Amino acid sequence: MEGVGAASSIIAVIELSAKVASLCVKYSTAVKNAKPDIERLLRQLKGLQITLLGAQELLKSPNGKSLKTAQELVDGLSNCESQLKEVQSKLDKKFSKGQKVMTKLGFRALQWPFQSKEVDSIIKNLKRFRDTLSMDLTVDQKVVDVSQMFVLSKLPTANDAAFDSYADEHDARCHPETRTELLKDIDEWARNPKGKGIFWLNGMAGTGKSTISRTVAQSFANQGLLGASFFFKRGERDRSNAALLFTTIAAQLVLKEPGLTSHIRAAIEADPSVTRKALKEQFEKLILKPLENLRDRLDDTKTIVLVIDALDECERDNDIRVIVSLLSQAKSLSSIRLRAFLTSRPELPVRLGFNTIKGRYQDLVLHEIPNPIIEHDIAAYLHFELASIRNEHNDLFPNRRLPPDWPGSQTVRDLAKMAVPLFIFAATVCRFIRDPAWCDPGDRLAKVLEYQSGTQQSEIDKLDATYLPVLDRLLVGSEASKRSLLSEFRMVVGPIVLLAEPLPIRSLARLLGVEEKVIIRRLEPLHSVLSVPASPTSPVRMFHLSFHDFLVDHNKQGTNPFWIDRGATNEKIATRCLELLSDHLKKDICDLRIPGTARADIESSVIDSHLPSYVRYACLYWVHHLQQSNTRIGDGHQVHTFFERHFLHWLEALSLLGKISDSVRMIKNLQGLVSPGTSSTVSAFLHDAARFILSFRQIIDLCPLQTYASAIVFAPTTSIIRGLFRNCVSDLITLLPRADLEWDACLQTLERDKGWISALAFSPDGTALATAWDDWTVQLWDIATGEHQQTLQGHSDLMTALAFSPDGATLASASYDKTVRLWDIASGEHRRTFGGHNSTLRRLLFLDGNFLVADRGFLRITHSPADKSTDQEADIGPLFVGDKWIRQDGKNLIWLPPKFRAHAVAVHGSTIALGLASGQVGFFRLARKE
Ligand SMILES: Nc1ncnc2c1ncn2[C@@H]1O[C@H](COP(=O)(O)OP(=O)(O)OP(=O)(O)O)[C@@H](O)[C@H]1O
Repeated sequence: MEGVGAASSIIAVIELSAKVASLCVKYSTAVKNAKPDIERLLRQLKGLQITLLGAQELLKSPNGKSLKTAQELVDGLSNCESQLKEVQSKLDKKFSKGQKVMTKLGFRALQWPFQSKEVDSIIKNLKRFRDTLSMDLTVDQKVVDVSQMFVLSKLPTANDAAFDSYADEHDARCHPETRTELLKDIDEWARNPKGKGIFWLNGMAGTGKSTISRTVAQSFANQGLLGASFFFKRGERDRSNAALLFTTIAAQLVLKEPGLTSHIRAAIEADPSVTRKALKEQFEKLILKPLENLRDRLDDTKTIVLVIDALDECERDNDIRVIVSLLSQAKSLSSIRLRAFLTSRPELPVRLGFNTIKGRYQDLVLHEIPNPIIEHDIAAYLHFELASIRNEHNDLFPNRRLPPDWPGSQTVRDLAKMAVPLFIFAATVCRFIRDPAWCDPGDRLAKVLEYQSGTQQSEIDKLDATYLPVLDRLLVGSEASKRSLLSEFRMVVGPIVLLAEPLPIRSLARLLGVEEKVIIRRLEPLHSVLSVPASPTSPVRMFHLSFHDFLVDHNKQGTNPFWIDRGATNEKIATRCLELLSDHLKKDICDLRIPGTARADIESSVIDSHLPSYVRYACLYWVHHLQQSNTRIGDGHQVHTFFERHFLHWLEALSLLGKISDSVRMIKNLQGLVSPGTSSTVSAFLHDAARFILSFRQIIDLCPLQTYASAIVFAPTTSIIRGLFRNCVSDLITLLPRADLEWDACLQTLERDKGWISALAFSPDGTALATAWDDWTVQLWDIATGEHQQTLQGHSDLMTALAFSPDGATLASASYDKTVRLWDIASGEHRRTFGGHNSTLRRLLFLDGNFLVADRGFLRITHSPADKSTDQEADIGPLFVGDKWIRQDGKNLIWLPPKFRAHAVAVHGSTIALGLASGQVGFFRLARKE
């Protein structure tokens, strides 16, 4: 067999290195029992001198000697194999995560050495070894796997975002007698070669969209059509925003279409930071282009469907608009038919997004389906569920059997009527009636029916009817016991519905400073609205977000006894987070000791054990909760005192968690909370903190303990942080070098390999910078993080001026190519081109959104932003001065003789001032047109 064995030998070498590394780490941390075995093994391995580097070298220059070494290597490996297994099994018994760690290290080893060029040469070399080595895998297959592993390891993915994730395994699919027509329509849309690129299922909260999405995704997966699925979910870190949307989709696509691997890999190698770039860049480079490049490998009728659920739960409104706009481009692919199935509530940002792609999508409004159809579906579901509740009850309590026709078709109809159009009502009612924490199913059903109040219930009333039957039951006993129950409810359930990501009971108890048993007791009667896993280490989740909406609705403040004060609860969580961090954080929390230890070399189990999930949560989200509480920070505030003692510890912890770049935004957000007047010290601290992070973020990210070495050592001598934390400097440094006196004027440096800048502009809020380069491109930078966001391409000459619109949504660029272009910042799309002027414009300024003022006149920009018109004379505003002509409404009006040709022009209303070479200023005033 071609190449048999050789590839597996290199894999074996690498895995073995990983195993050695893993053993070393384990050896140094905890393993006492296996010590003699490990030492024996290490001696043996050292004797073989197997290093990753050595193996690589070996493969780079095959000759007689290296062949011999390779043979020795393989012999050595097989000798070690059995002992490794023996030791490993001992370790695995001690460490349930042992296998996981190994895989991770193996992965890391694989990521590190290879670029695709190298993979090619490795294949070549491996083939030359094939006669010498014999194991049972083909070269090509294994290398493809390696490549795929490389790509997968480089694409950050959102946990549990796919429709079939373990976490959401028990989430509902459509009951077979429901949504039949709708599901058929969706199937037909996906299969229709002339169908629109996007299907938008729009429906209000709880109408059943996510259930349909899951059913649709499952059905496409069964038919081999599903490319990827992503379920947004508010309150779940990775799934509540779009940062990992396209990388997660790309990772799923690689598994579905292995042919994409090399194209995605090439994109990552060309720009390793592409996975953190603006959505447009990620989508184009990681999805659109790789799919386009599949052209040669696929038959042209292939359909791939993406299912994206709950777009409204994606945090940034602009992102929603961009996602919709990008997905609408999928139709342009010639290699395959890419279809996107999207669902959302009918919220404004989503509607605005779809407004910009009119005619390019098919939609269906779920709550506008005629009531009888919805009622029929909900009744079918209720009928089925209630029958199964009856049977379960009768099996459990043969002496208290419910009649065989319970609850009767009229009751089912009444319930269905109460529910329309909310499936969530029916689902919660069934969970409530089934919940054994309550007395009899018949009583529970009667309780629900008490809330039946007329037919004209609003959506909000329906939420009351959904949740009050469950909650009202808690309010029993004396007034005092009701009060104590409500306060316990707010203390426990309030945080659960407001957390930025769900936590297990054990972590909740630590975070809230409440005993585990109190939480368990409080959640006991809430199993029909909260998913409470039996294990205290699995997260507690809401069954449905509408429970949150119901509890925090400020219109219910006086009427809903369970109402949760969002601001006060967030403030309490923030306070607890800071208390917890103050108790927990300290210098070198993972006991690494060596200041240069790279984060990448720290075993994740070590980080997990020193930064358990509640500490991790507190590190990442205390600022979020503070912001949500609208608290103001002044001198001496808890934040101030926390920072004065723990600022560096917090940075170290963030670095260990791989989240140091979040600190930039968190400090900025805190600066926004500072109350004017009483906060000069905390303001100065936060300013210093921002400078400190911007200057040292990169090294702290790589080596967490450099926080107390390089960062403190090289911070300027007047830095507040340097002053406060001077004693924390690593013991290894006994004399500090002379540092600058103050932070220098350079906040940070935005780097690009080559080229020079011909124009630049800040966005009005100062968060972005646009730079025009000599390769005729514009680059957009995120000022807070210093990261390059996206590149705008289109001009055919150097640019002379850039300007942002007042709302920061549009960028205008003027160029020697005699055009002005307008760009949509969020999507990076080119919107319009203004031509028709013969002169080069050197200054641009937006005026009230309708006009762009140039140094030679106005450009009218009132047309629909979706228009992609080019070189339209009519785009020139009412008055414009070209090189030789004064133009009005895009038409030549007055020819200017040479001595009246202006160097500078000012236009105000109908008056024009021409700055002439003679030094004189010539004025024109044109009569107003009627
Ligand atoms: N066709 C169906 N068959 C069975 N159960 C359903 C069906 N549709 C919805 N449900 C039940 O109703 C609950 C709420 O539906 P779902 O979560 O799909 O609503 P949604 O429209 O996505 O809500 P939101 O906009 O708030 O996310 C589901 O958890 C499920 O239990």
